[in-house]
Amino acid sequence: MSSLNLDDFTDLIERPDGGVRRDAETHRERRIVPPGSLGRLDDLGEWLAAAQSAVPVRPVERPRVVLFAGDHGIAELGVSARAAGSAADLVRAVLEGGRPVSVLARRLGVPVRVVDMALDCDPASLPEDVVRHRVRRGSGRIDIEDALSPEEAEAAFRAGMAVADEEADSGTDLVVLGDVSVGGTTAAGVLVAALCGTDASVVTGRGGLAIDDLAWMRKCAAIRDALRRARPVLGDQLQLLATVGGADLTAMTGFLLQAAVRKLPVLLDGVVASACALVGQRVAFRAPDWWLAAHDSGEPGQAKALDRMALEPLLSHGVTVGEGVGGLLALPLVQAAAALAAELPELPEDAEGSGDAGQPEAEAEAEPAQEQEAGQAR
Ligand SMILES: O=C(O)c1ccc[n+]([C@@H]2O[C@H](COP(=O)([O-])O)[C@@H](O)[C@H]2O)c1
Ligand SMILES: Cc1cc2nc[nH]c2cc1C
Repeated sequence: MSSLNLDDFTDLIERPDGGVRRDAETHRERRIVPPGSLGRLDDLGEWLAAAQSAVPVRPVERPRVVLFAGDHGIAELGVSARAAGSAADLVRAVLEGGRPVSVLARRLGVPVRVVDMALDCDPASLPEDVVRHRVRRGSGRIDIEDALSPEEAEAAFRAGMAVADEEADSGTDLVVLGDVSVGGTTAAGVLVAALCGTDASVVTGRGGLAIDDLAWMRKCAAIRDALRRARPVLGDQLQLLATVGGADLTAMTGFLLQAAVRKLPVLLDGVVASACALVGQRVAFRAPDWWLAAHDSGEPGQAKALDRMALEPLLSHGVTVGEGVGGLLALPLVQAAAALAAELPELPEDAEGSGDAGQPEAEAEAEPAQEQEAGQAR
């Protein structure tokens, strides 16, 4: 196997089509509704049009939830409200239909794919439909040891890329990316703090089931210790993921970058996906153009990561359950934006500039252009 060079992503990832985006804006200005009256849904529709390279934008008809699953050794320190090594229970519940993501996916008719990257269980005890890419049983305890060996990290990253290729090849038109983990938010906190140059307390949140003050202090100390191990490898993103990320987060980063190569738009769920996206941005600065932030979960590390990527969350409902739920909540909004962008009629030619669609032309053009630049400059 040829060795993996993450620098290649810089050239492989293109920008969403700017010309198409301008066409979509022109179409928007001619519609029967007053300019601005659909708020951010217009931006969303145009972003999707550019990602698809299609005006009018196509409806999102084949979305999927992709969840990367793994246990984290750091959970042994009592940084999670869940028992260390119990992520497999969650995976079973997701696929048996008993988790929040299962309920929403059923209601919306969206298939859910779960990928085992580092669950700490007998593989035979997992439901058959779990995608098998396990590189080890539980990622290492990142406060004192590397999460992964270099070989495991490369295998995990490639597995994530392979899943992105499978999705793109099978006609998936948007992916909700999430995780099912125990201890994953601690690893995510380390990545965000390391890449943003902040200290542990700034990124330490309360995790899936809110942890108490003592557990919060243990989590903060664990992040602090792992950060010390992360700083020397900040320049090499694969090594950073091997040192403090873990198998699931490494695969998610590979997934995100390859999805961007394949022009497959991704809705980021929660803090873990956002932390991986931040690593991805370090690898290829254009990559975040292909991603949407589904929601603000309330985790401080997530807000920090999204801010760095200039991604504005679509929703904010205090949803901290992870497992793609925030992404599925935002999906209907994306679908609504696509429908409004594609299906609202245009005014007749001679009505342009009059009636309730009237707006000084300069103004209509200046606004989206500025926004796009702001998004790209960061
Ligand atoms: O999405 C978030 O911001 C979020 C915040 C807290 C917890 N979670 C989810 O909760 C799960 C357990 O996380 P942890 O680190 O508290 O063991 C994991 O699957 C996370 O995705 C997710
Ligand atoms: C909706 C939207 C999503 C984005 N993702 C990256 N840049 C973006 C800009 C907009 C406007």
